[in-house]
This record gives sequence, structure tokens and C-alpha cells, in this order.
Amino acid sequence: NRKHRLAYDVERVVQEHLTYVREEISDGWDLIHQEGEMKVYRREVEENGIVVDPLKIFHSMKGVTGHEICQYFWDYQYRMEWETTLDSTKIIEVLDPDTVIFFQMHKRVWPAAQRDSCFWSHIRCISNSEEDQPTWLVVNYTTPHHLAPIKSPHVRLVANVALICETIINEPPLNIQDIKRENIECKLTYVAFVNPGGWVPSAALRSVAKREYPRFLKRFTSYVLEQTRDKPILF
Ligand SMILES: CCCc1ccc(-c2ccc(S(=O)(=O)CCO)cc2)cc1[C@H]1C[C@H]1c1ccccn1
Repeated sequence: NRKHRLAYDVERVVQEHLTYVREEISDGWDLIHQEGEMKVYRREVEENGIVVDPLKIFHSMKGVTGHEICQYFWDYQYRMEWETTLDSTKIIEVLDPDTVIFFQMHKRVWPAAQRDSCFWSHIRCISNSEEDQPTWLVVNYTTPHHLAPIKSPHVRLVANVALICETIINEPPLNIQDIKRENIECKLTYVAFVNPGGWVPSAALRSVAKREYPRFLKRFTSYVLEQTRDKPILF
């Protein structure tokens, strides 16, 4: 299929995430929150006095596939159902069936100015050796766009976010159509490199991030479990 103008950027950023997702949690990452299967790690990084702490969250949940998790994360039509930190979201360009450009207004995080974001969002299935289930991923990566002008007093976020999911089938029955939701499990890694795009008090931003990321991932995964409960499994 014809490549679009951002195809190289998409390829480069996807490959970068695939390289780093396997990287073990080395020193320098602090476990800042643990809740059930969810483990939230953060590195404290500042660029010109602005907190740009990378976040890495590992989570696993039974009853859903990586494809389902990525589909609900990528597809804009569900976004306002699980995303409680947004005032609005809209697609401003479709680059190909798996790559769109979003413009989002984020809810104001007092005392910071209101943030908006414009990023391409790409969903992909990486089928590894045939016996395992494929890996599904979504990458959200900031990009400028003429339909998303930066207008004061809003501050443009710079975000590089990836959701990478593996699907595990426990005690696989003989034929795939007999698999039930209690036999499947999704192991996900969520990484977020977010630069707030302008100065925010370090302590305030760190406490908001520490509270908001686990909350948002918990809310998102619960939403997908509830939406897929009675639906046929999407592998
Ligand atoms: C002043 C900047 C605040 C702030 C703005 C935005 C985001 C953020 C951007 C993107 C994504 S996503 O996963 O790509 C889903 C797309 O909607 C999640 C979160 C994070 C923060 C930081 C504060 C943390 C936070 C985390 C989660 C939700 C809200 N806030």
C-alpha cells in the first residue's frame, strides 16, 4: 500500500520502542506504585528545569487479548469513554487505515496552563514465530500539523507513548475456537515520555503523574474488560 509522508518516522519510532521494551528495568528506575499486577516505574529526568520523567508500566490481565487492548486504545471512538483527563479529542488527518493524527485538549492540571497535544497514532501487529500469539502495539508520537495551531494560553505537550501487548493462552485446548476468556491473558508494557512543553512545578507534576498514570491505565483496562466480556475473542 502507498506510503504516507510520515511512514519513515512511524517506522523509526516503532522500531525504537520494540528495542527498548525488552530492556530490563535497570537501576535508575524507581518503582513508584504497585497495585495487583500493575507495576509503575519512573526515572527522574529534567531538561532545562522541566520534569520529563519517563514512565514505564507493566501490567497483566486475564480475559482480554493484546489485540483488543490495542484496538480500544487506538480507536478514537472509545477514547472519551475511558480517558478522563481530556476535554476533547478529534482526528484531524487519516494517513492510512492504521495511522491517524489526533488533536486533543487535556484537562487543566492546576496550577499549570492547559495542555493540548497533536500526535500521530499508529496501531500494528507484529507476528513473531507462528506458534506464539502476535505482539500488538500502539504508538502516539507528537507531530506538528497545520490544523493544530499552537494558540496561547494553551501549551503543546510533547509526547512519545507506546502500549505494547503480548497475548498468552493458558492451557490451550486442542482447537482454537474452544478457547475461553479465562484461558487468555494480556501482558502489557506502557511507556510514556511526556514533556509538558513548558514549565510546571516539579513536585506538582511528579505527584500528578504518580496519581494519574496508574489511575488512567486501571480505568482503561477495566473499560476494555467490561466492553469485551460478552463479545467473541478478537485474537
Ligand atoms: C502538565 C502535563 C500533564 C499531562 C498531560 C498529558 C499526559 C498524557 C498524554 C498522552 C497520554 S496517552 O497515553 O497517549 C493517551 C492519549 O490521550 C497520556 C497522558 C500526561 C500528563 C502528565 C501529568 C500526567 C498525567 C498522566 C495521565 C493522565 C493525565 N496526566
